[in-house]
Amino acid sequence: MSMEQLREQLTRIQPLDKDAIQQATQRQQQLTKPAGSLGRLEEIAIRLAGIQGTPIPKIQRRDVIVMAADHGVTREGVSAYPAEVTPQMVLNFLSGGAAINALARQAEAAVSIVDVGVATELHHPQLIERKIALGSANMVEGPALTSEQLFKAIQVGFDVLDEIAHQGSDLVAIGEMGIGNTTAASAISATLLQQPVEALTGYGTGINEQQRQHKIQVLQRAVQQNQPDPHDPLDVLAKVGGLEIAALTGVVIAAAAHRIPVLIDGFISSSAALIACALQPRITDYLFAGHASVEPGHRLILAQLGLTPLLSLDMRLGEGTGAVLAMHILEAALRTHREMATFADAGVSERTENT
Ligand SMILES: Cc1cc2ncn([C@H]3O[C@H](COP(=O)(O)O)[C@@H](O)[C@H]3O)c2cc1C
Ligand SMILES: O=C(O)c1cccnc1
Repeated sequence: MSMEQLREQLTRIQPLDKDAIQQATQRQQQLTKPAGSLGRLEEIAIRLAGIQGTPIPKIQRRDVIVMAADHGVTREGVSAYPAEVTPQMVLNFLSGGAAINALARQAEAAVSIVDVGVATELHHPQLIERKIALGSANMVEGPALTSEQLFKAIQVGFDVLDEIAHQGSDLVAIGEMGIGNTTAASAISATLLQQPVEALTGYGTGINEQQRQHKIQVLQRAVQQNQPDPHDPLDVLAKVGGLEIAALTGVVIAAAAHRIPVLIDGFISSSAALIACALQPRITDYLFAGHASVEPGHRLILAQLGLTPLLSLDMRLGEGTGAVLAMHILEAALRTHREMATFADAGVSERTENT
């Protein structure tokens, strides 16, 4: 993929359908409940109407896309777990034994696992094998990705989303697996939000405070070395990002182009969404924030995107877990919107005037 093809995809993204929003809003006002009483469920149903371009939207097929890749920066000792966990967890996803598998079964969501850059040879009939490199380079020494790798990774996101859209997906959750990727997410978000890295650096998989201080120093070195340009999201993504984050950026852009709503997950997947929205601000209209991660940077990203998390369960796992859990909330919003009777249908008296 080239810059021109990316630009073309970005120009395909349309505003939400105003008529559908207006009709869905009217319907909400006619349903048998005090006006506004379903709170954010009402807003969700109305926004889904605008995304799908129909007053009574439906979610039938649900998908979660998990992008996996390794990070050269793990050599600096930034994670509580060794890098081998990335391929080991990919195999665990493929045999159905990870948290995302259990939650996806509950939500009846199809799981796609994509190897976009795991640092080990991996083969499995259910694995989407799109390896671009054996992990990113160590961002402390230079750019994490070459420009070619960056565009290839975004293309993987487009291709995987196109395939899922072709199969009729109505809702996509995004997740990731990559030991060391909270470091990349911190570097991306600190740069784009123009905040000091310490404000967006957390404990990841469970490092202690001393190790967090070390992680902050590593991040400062990486930013110093690469000088990512806060006004150039692709420069940031290449210099201090990662292959799975770039691929998720592609998924988010392509989903918005296909008018498919996207549930973003925790800190890492939200940093991919932050890049996508920096490229085309309209994309935020297509996003729902599944949950609020424990990672301190996550709150700051969501504030920047103007998104309120649907759940707050003190989770800090990734894989798409918080996003898939929140599918139940979107379903609930649509159930009430679709199935409730109107005041007229049910013969229920409407609000008294002048009170
Ligand atoms: C067993 C295991 C399963 C995981 N599933 C997601 N992550 C999460 O933790 C990693 C990021 O944290 P850090 O930057 O501290 O390495 C990512 O792989 C993320 O998806 C996991 C981590 C582990 C150890
Ligand atoms: O917020 C997340 O998604 C997260 C946090 C810690 C580790 N892995 C993922």
